[in-house]
Amino acid sequence: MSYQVGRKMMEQRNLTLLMDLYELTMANGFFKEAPDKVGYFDLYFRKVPDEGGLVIYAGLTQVIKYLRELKFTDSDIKYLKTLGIFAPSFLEYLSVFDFKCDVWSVKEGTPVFPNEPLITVRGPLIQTQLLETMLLNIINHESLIATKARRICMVAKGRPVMEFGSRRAQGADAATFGARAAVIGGCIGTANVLSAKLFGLTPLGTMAHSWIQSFESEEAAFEAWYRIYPNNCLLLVDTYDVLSSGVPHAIEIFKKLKDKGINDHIGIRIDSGDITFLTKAAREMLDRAGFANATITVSNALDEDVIQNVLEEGAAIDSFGVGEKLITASSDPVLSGVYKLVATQVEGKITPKIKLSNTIEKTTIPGFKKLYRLYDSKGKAVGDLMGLFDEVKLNDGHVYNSDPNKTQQKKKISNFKLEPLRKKIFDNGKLIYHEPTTNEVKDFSKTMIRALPESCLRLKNPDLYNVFWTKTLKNMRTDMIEKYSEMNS
Ligand SMILES: Nc1ncnc2c1ncn2[C@@H]1O[C@H](COP(=O)(O)OP(=O)(O)OP(=O)(O)O)[C@@H](O)[C@H]1O
Ligand SMILES: O=P(O)(O)OC[C@H]1O[C@H](OP(=O)(O)OP(=O)(O)O)[C@H](O)[C@@H]1O
Ligand SMILES: O=C(O)c1cccnc1
Repeated sequence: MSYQVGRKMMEQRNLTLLMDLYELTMANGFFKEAPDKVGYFDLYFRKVPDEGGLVIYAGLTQVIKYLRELKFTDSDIKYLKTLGIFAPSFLEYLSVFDFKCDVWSVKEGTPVFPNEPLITVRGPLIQTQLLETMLLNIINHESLIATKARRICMVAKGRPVMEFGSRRAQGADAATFGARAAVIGGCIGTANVLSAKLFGLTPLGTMAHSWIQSFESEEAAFEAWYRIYPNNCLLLVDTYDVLSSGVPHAIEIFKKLKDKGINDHIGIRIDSGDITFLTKAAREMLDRAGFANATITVSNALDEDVIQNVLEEGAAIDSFGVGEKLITASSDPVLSGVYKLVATQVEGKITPKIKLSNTIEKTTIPGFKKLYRLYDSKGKAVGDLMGLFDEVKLNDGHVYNSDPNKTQQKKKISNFKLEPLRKKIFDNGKLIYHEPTTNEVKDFSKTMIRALPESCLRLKNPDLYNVFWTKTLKNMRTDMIEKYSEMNS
C-alpha cells in the first residue's frame, strides 16, 4: 500500500465496525424479532481506580464524533456478507443506517461516582446495542487517564504538569486522546503535537539527550540551543553529570542571555538521579549565580507517589514532565465501565429490566433514570441523587444510600439545591449539544471538584461520596430482585 493510500485511510478511517461481533449478531436478531422495540442502556462504572474517591468523566467529544460518523460503507457490508450470518434485509438496513437515538450524558470534566448513569442511550434496540463497544472503549480510556492526571496534578500542588507520554502510550489513539484527557485532568499541555493541534491544547517541550550527545560537548549543545531559542531556554542537564557539568554549563548560558537582556523563560530539566538531592543542590547553585528565576523541571517515571514523596522531602521543583505512568495509568490501568440494558419500551410503555448477580454490586440498577447533584446553601455538594425519569417530587425527605453494602441505610436530607448532572446530547439522532473546548472542560472540572467535600478528594482512604437513590428507585429495584429471584428459584 502506498504511503498516500495509507494516509488517506487514516484520515478517513471509519470506526463503525469497531464493535464486538455479538453486537451485530444481536442486532441482526433484534431486527428480526423486535424491530420496533426501544432500548434504554446506561453506561456506568463500579469502582474508582487506585481506590480513589472519584473519577473524572472524559471522552464525550470522541463519543459525539463517533456517533456522528457512524456509517457502514459498501466495503463493510460486503465484508459482513462474507460472514454468512446476517439476513440480507439486516445488511440492507445497515447500508442505509440512520442514527435515531436520544443520548444523555454527564458533562465532560465532571467528577463522577460508581453506579451513576454517565450516559443513557435510548433508541431502536438494534441501534442502541451496536454502540456498546465503542462507547465503553472511549469513556473507559479517557476517563481513566483524566482520573490519573487529576491525582498527579493534585499532589503537584499548583506546579504545572506537562504530559510527556506519547512514546510509551499503547498506540496512537491512546497517546492522542490520552493527552487530551490528561489536560482535562489538570495537565497544562502536552508534548503531543497532533493532540495539541486537534484539541487546541498547549504544545510543550524541552530537548532530548540526543541534542546534547550530538555535539562535541555539553557547552556546545547548550550554546547552539540558546542561539536558536533565546526566548525559551530550558536546558537538559543530566546527560553527563547534573551538578558538576549540566548546571554550571546552563548557568554560563543564562549569563549570556542576561547580557542580552533576556532573563525569563530560562531553566533546567533533570531526568535522572535522586530528584530531591539534585533539585535542592541545583536550586542553590542557580540562586547563588543570580538566577532565582530559572525554573527546575523534573521528569523520569514520575507518578503521584514519587511527586508527593519528593515534595515532602523539600525538593525544589517548579514543574513536572510526566509520561508513561500517566498515559498508561499504570498503577491501575482499567476503568471497568459497563453498558447495560436498563429498560425496554414497546408502544410507549417503558418496562424496567434488571440483571441479577450473586453480588449486589453487580446487580444492575433498572429503569430510565435521571441524575442530580445536591448543593447546600454554601454551594458545597452534599451528594448526588438518582431517581426515575418521571419522578416529579424527587425528595420526600427520605433517600437511600447507594453503597451496595448499605442499601438499607436511609437518610433525610433537606435544604439543598438540585442541579441536573446530565444534558441531552442527541435528539432522535441529531446533535443538539454545543461542545465546550478542552480547556473549558478543564476549568469546568476544577470548579466541579472544588465544590466536592474535601474528604472525598484524598488520594488514600477517601470518604465515600454520597450517591442517594429515591425511595421509588430503591423500592423498584428491591421488588425486581425479589421477583426475578423467585422466578428462577
Ligand atoms: N527522592 C526520591 N524519592 C522517591 N523517588 C525518587 C526520588 N528521586 C528519584 N525518584 C524516582 O526513582 C525512580 C528511579 O530513579 P533513577 O534515577 O534511579 O532512574 P533511572 O531510570 O534508573 O535513571 P537513568 O535515567 O539514569 O537510567 C524514578 O521513578 C524516579 O522518579
Ligand atoms: O519517564 P516518563 O514519565 O515516561 O517521561 C518521559 C520520559 O521520556 C524521555 O525519556 P526517554 O524516552 O528519552 O528515555 P529514558 O527513559 O532513558 O529517560 C524523557 O526524558 C522522560 O524521562
Ligand atoms: O519535551 C520534553 O522534554 C519531552 C517530551 C517527551 C518526552 N520526554 C521529554
